[in-house]
Amino acid sequence: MTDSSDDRARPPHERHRGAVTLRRDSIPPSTADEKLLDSHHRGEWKTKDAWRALRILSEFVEGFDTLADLPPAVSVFGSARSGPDSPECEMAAALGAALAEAGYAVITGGGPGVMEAANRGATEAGGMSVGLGIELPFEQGLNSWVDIGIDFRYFFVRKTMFVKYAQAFVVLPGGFGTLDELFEAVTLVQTHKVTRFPVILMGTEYWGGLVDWIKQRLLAEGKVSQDDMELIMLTDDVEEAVQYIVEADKALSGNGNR
Ligand SMILES: C/C(=C\CNc1ncnc2c1ncn2[C@@H]1O[C@H](COP(=O)(O)O)[C@@H](O)[C@H]1O)CO
Repeated sequence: MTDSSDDRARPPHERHRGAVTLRRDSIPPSTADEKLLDSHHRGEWKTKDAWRALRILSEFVEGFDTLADLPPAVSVFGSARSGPDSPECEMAAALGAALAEAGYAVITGGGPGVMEAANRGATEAGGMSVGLGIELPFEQGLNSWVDIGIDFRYFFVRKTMFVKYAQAFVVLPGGFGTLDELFEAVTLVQTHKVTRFPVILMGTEYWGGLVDWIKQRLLAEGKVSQDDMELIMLTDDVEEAVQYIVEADKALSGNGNR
């Protein structure tokens, strides 16, 4: 496919694979994650997976090296599809600002919607704004409020960074991606894979039904315990969320965890 000169004047659609930027005809139909995880690519297991392991390792090195000097941080999750004037984006911007004012860096997936609003809030309040992007067939690149950005090929490497460098998780309204991030965090805390840290759901109207269902079904049937229910805080109040993070952080660092 060739571009007209008009098309070339516009920023081209691009795909990021770690340090590599691909544009136009160089954008492949599949992502690195798809090739690694999809059993239809089993023909490549013998020839390619050992090399992929080195690429995966290099993503860990890049992430660890770039993020090691971050101040205490909070990972903020939420919909890639919310409009900038939506209530959740307004809440995310206020949250990003309040976290920055409390001295926390804000880490998001670096995408549009709620992620962008949280990055914007943090940047405008003079805080550090981090975006951990992921190669997706429909990605839009890192939002322009990200000050430190890393583009990952592999979802699981990126997820390690969200957990390792955060003192807390805050989850705003979102879809499957957001639910995945919420339940991964809660499971890690529940199974003591990470130090107990706050997992906060923001948006009582949005999340209330899910929390009720967890109580009425999972708790009632013994699939989770009352203690597990306490792993999640539900609020609409930005100040309350930040206060909860600050206090949990103090309690944990008092135990010699920092
Ligand atoms: C859907 C569109 C762009 C997608 N771009 C994304 N960039 C970065 N991170 C993303 C993206 N999409 C999902 N994520 C991650 O999942 C969470 C949001 O997913 P949801 O399904 O929208 O809830 C988010 O926290 C990211 O970490 C074009 O609009």
